[in-house]
Amino acid sequence: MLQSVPVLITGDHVPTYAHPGDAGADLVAAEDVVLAPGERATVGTGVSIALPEGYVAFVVPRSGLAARHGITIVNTPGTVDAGYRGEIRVILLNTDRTEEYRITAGDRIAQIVVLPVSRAQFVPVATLPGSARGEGGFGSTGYAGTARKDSSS
Ligand SMILES: O=c1ccn([C@H]2C[C@H](O)[C@@H](COP(=O)(O)OP(=O)(O)OP(=O)(O)O)O2)c(=O)[nH]1
Repeated sequence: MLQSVPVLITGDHVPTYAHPGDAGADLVAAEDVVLAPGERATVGTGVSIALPEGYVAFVVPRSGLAARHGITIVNTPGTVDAGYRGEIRVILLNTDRTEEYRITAGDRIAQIVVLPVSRAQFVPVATLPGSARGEGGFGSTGYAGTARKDSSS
């Protein structure tokens, strides 16, 4: 059973979930924009929200735009704080090397995912407790069928 969270919103284009069970609701552009190859632009959505305290909204790319046109979001996931009351804007990047991408107001350009978030209480200590992973990261487990090329170990 999906939990429903009330999110107050102003603006003309209320984000919509395309299917039951979708995690992201589509955000649309409030303006026309042309992105040349390699160009980025901060595109307004015309909407502002008030999340309940204890929630965050992430602005994330649409995979169809990414796969078909190379359109992504520079700062993905863009973080919308519960206290933010300004317009939600999307920092789009056209990664295609040759094709420009035209956005018309009303086009679906991104999706917004609303999630509960905890507030960390950072506790300074001299030494961290051990763990199975330890300090391994950045490919420390290697890749199937390939030897590690990292000379640091
Ligand atoms: O893709 C995004 C990311 C952020 N925001 C809005 C909501 C967020 O609450 C606010 C600030 O974002 P963030 O904290 O990422 O920006 P900052 O660069 O740290 O600026 P600030 O000093 O204003 O926090 O901008 C968007 O509209 N779209």
